[in-house]
Amino acid sequence: MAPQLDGFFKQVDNDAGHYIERLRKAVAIPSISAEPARRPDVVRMGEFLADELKALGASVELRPLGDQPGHPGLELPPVVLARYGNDKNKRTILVYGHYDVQPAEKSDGWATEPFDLTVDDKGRMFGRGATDDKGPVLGWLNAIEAHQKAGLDFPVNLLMCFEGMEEYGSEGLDDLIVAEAKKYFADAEAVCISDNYWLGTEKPCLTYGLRGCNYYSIEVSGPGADLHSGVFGGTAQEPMTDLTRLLGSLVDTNGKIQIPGIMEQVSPVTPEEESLYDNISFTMNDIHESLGSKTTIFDDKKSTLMARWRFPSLSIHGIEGAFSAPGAKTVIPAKVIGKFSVRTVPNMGIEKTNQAVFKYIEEQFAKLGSKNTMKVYEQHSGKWWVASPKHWNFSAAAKAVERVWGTQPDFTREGGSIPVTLTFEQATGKNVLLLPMGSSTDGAHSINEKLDKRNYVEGIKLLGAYLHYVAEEPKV
Ligand SMILES: NCC(=O)N[C@@H](Cc1c[nH]cn1)C(=O)O
Ligand SMILES: [Zn+2]
Ligand SMILES: [Zn+2]
Repeated sequence: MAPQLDGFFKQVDNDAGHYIERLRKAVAIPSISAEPARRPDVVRMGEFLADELKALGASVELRPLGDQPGHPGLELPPVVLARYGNDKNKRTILVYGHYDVQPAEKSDGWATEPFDLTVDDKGRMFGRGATDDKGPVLGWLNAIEAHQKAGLDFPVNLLMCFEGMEEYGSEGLDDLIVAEAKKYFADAEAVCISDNYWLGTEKPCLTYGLRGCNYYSIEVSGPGADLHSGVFGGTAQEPMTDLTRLLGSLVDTNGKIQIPGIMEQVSPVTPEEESLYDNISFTMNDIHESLGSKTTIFDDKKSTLMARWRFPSLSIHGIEGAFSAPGAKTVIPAKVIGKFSVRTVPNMGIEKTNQAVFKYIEEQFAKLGSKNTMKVYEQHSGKWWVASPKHWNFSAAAKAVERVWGTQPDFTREGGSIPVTLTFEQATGKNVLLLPMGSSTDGAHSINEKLDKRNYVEGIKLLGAYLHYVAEEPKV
């Protein structure tokens, strides 16, 4: 089966160094979507991808998305749309990825410069975006190039959609997907996204579910300017005191969400689902290793996987305007903005969750009896997604995993969010598969994010092999 794969794999092994250099160039572009000042870098990253794709012979368009909502004059980065191959006798697969990254500063605690790809003696490639999601996005380009160099026919027509705002809730992309579903994406017979991770470090997986994410801000203001705590402490009501009390009321130490109306929306666990967790190759050691400590809420595998996949969680992310530098500054901040998010699951609704959150926080603030002003609002939201893995798209990927990794994949859900997954499914009406490249210890969004060289190189083979097995799936 898939007889061309040996030649393709050989070429990938041969060009591994070149692929690492391509990743080095991509990581060097600090394409941080959350920081408006970095927007030119995000755009530069989109252009870099477009140029690489054009050099490979793909037809490429940079689609503008207009201004970022709430930021007049700040243009959203373009969506890179590309097509490689247009053969009516071949299947057409649509792949999606993102070229933006989370913020990163060396001073956050990185051991190396975050935008300088650094490969250590264990083959770990450290750099912001290495695993999320520049490595996997380049994986598709590398797979095309390896076919060309090895003189092999590319097995499918490949449609590509790479965006630059995923880490900020994929602003603007939903509308484009809906508008292009019957145009640019019309030929797509299935969708594949490589933007998540294995559960551990050894066993590959295919993923059929994601949590959604509702992201909120609570703004508390009072004084006209920052104050001296010696002069004003004890005389002025302090925004930071109110905000920390509000944030402290949202969730307890064991992750129990305190907001009424959230857990009530969660679909009950079925007996069929109960048995799913036993067969998943995952141990508490895996999570302790990726967490870098043993501070898990639960001590058993099933509760831990359920907490990650099928129950909501609430995380507090930070406070804008608060003193956060080292040292001891005796300031009373005049205005502070607390940031938190709720990961959502079936059958939670975005609006229903918003209403529960707003009501609770307004009630808690009223109880404080503060003269300060409080505002709570949603920054962005993305929907949860759960699909059936019983589709040829998943069967082809499972064959590719067996061929590349010599083992059958686990079928998993994921705690993170890729907001447009459901949009792709609903707008195109096609099956969506999540095919991860990286592993659980990659530290996406964290300091010292990395992608193992082994996962990158074998991951390029995996993406290519998947396309070969897709091509062998009979058309019905
Ligand atoms: N690799 C996917 C990922 O990291 N997604 C982000 C997307 C996001 C941002 N805000 C809401 N969703 C995630 O945090 O899950
Ligand atoms: Zn990602
Ligand atoms: Zn991410």
